[in-house]
Amino acid sequence: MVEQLDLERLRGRVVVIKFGGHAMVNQELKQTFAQDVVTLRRAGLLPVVVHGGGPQISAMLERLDLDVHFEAGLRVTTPEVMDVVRMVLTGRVQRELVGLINAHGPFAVGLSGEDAHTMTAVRRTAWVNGEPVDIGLVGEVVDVNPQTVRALLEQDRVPVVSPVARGADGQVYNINADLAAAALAVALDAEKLVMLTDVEGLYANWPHSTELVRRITADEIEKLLPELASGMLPKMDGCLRAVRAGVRSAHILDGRVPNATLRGMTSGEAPGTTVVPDQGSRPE
Ligand SMILES: Nc1ncnc2c1ncn2[C@@H]1O[C@H](COP(=O)(O)OP(=O)(O)O)[C@@H](O)[C@H]1O
Ligand SMILES: CC(=O)N[C@@H](CCC(=O)OP(=O)(O)O)C(=O)O
Repeated sequence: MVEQLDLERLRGRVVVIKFGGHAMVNQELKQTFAQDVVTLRRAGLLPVVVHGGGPQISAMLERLDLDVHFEAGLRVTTPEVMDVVRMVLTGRVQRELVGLINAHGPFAVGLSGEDAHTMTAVRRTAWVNGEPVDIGLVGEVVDVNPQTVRALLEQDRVPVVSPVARGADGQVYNINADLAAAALAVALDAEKLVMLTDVEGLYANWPHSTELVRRITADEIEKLLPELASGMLPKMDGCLRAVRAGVRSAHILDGRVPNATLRGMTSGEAPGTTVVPDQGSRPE
């Protein structure tokens, strides 16, 4: 594996790594994720972590006897649910990842998209069968101010960002972590956006087959989006937005495989699904 790594080319470049809640399967995987992030930082890359936590939020809601309900891959978020989302993401999942990374040195600093107006959102609806559906306090990121994240990178830190954002009116919104990661990757002019999840990548014709799509262009994703379901929908939407807005490549990787993060930093085709801009859409 080591000889395929492309760390030299990526020195000084931002790589945004989205660590999905479904990939946080056990302690060992979380520890190797933290180790990989530190390896990237020590090799001179500028990793930025955006974490998920969907299953962790759902588990807490169930403990509190609150509804767990998704529409088009997005959680229906009442004000009560929003409190739990914020608490679990910023108070629990983010803290745990910060702690695991900092076991290697004083690298990680956790922040929420709310902090210093890093992410500003507006309320959004979900689209189900062509109809808009009210999903409560779910936001779409409309502005990213990357100054705080950049300042942390300049201080050799690893920002660990929770997908919660503030509206211009002060309302706090729940943001899908894939879309938060994509928005941040664009604002930071990232070289790569890597999403770690609990499948090998995008499967063609899911759930009827697990035939892996190795490489896909933005145009191809656009055509595919109406057919996609559940968690893969915001993931591919995020990849599409990222590569269309200048991120060189986006990758969906199996976070259950140890060292998946490092394996995403290859010169050739990474494992999983690689999303590339449309041919001719950007000068090399
Ligand atoms: N075409 C597809 N290919 C692969 N997985 C898919 C597809 N469509 C839906 N999925 C689902 O998306 C899930 C990953 O998204 P999600 O559950 O949101 O994970 P994460 O917490 O990593 O963001 C997979 O476990 C799978 O059930
Ligand atoms: C609006 C919305 O759906 N927000 C997500 C935020 C966490 C997330 O995206 O976590 P994963 O990456 O682990 O799925 C949620 O409430 O589950």
